[in-house]
Amino acid sequence: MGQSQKVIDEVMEQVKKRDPDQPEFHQAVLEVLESLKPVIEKHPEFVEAGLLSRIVEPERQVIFRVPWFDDQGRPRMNRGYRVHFNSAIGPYKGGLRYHPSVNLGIIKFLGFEQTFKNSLTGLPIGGGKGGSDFDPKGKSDSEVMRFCQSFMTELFRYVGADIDVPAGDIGVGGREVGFLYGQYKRITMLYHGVLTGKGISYGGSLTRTEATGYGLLYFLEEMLKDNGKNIAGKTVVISGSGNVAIYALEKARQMGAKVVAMSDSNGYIFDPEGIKLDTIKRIKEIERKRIKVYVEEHPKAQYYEGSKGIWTIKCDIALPCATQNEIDGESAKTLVANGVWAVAEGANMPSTPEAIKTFQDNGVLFGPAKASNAGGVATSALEMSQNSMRLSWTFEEVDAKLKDIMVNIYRQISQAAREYGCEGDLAAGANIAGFLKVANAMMAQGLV
Ligand SMILES: NC(=O)C1=CN([C@@H]2O[C@H](COP(=O)(O)OP(=O)(O)OC[C@H]3O[C@@H](n4cnc5c(N)ncnc54)[C@H](O)[C@@H]3O)[C@@H](O)[C@H]2O)C=CC1
Ligand SMILES: O=C(O)CCC(=O)C(=O)O
Repeated sequence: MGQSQKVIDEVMEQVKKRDPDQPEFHQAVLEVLESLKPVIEKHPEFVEAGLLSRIVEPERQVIFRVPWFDDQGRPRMNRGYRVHFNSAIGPYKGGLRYHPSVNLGIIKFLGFEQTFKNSLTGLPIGGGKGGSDFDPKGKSDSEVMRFCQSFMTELFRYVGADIDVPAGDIGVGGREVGFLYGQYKRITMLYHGVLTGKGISYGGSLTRTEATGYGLLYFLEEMLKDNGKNIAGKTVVISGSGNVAIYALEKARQMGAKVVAMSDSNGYIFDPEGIKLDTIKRIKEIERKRIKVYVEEHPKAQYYEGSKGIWTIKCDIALPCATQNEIDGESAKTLVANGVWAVAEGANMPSTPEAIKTFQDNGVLFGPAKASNAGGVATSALEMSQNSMRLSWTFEEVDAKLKDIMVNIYRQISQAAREYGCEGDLAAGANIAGFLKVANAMMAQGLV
């Protein structure tokens, strides 16, 4: 592997030199490149074509000013981003994140991951991501609307049903997608599938709301089945309490598991009797309150300040569904010491490299984000198909397709891991399988 290590070092050096201040992007790129060693050895043509240094560079990055008025009539300003990472296999596709931590490096890491995730779905979608450092927390609906309208007033130039199709991510859900879609339509007069995650009455797909969380559980079920285990009766911890976490909770309960802990960015709740889905949905989806109010209604549950403490709760299965790098090496060791035997990632890059190593060294079944959370974007692609056909499928039809896609992703990545000499390493399998499809398409398209 000496030659492949040299190639990786050279690419990494370029990446860091160009953008030294993007640690999350460096982390995501290094993780993929490290897994590609056997691919680089087997396919010297990729290196000769300079493909690795091209695949780590976005095709285009847009940064724009987003001015808006708050409810007091004061002018405010945020920064907007859209990164067109890779269009080798289809139009750019990926969510928009509104969170104060957003910067170009974070959007690039998400767009890079999205490229390979989208490839794994088997559907014709390229990779993109965008967002803003706008914080929707504590803002009124009118403020959020004015922000979304201003954001789209610039973004509309770079998106389109066959160009780039954004969707939700942290801080962007159905409300925001509705405001963004309304403004796109006012500006362009086009009624087409430029965004996914739309409301059902205006072109949204049934099951998209549930898709990432449900897909995560379908993936987990397949991974456990392949290892002679199952979910029923197991104790589960899910971090976060947003879109992904809530529908992971719903499906985990339907599969017979007991979910005992969930969190938000302030702290976590522990309910030994199992978290009540209806309460969480109401607090988070309707009232938009902090998770600590859960214990006011359920006195047997406890609330603890600090979100990281959730990983000290004893469980069989951990599903990180909040944000990047939320499980570090120390938390991973605690989880292992407490007997965790399966981890599947709902969030994007929630485990640090040290955490992943700890899980793998201790025989914990590990489902990597690119594969295990791909159900959301896969269902977005099904929404795009329905929009193009001007048809709507039933909940059951979409759910069945989602399940098939997740099972196929599991089989595809475990097969890739076997084929490239790292059997059982699903993180490597996901990187290899996701990469190969994009790389072959880029090779066929010339120096792009
Ligand atoms: N919405 C989707 O379809 C998809 C989302 N993802 C990823 O899943 C993760 C969650 O996204 P959504 O549920 O859509 O966002 P959301 O905005 O609906 O929920 C995010 C949740 O995470 C919590 N959170 C944020 N930082 C936290 C921290 N440091 N510790 C604990 N909790 C924290 C928030 O309080 C909130 O409950 C993100 O990593 C996102 O990129 C991945 C695939 C698809
Ligand atoms: O549905 C989509 O296009 C976006 C999903 C997403 O942002 C993700 O997979 O991380």
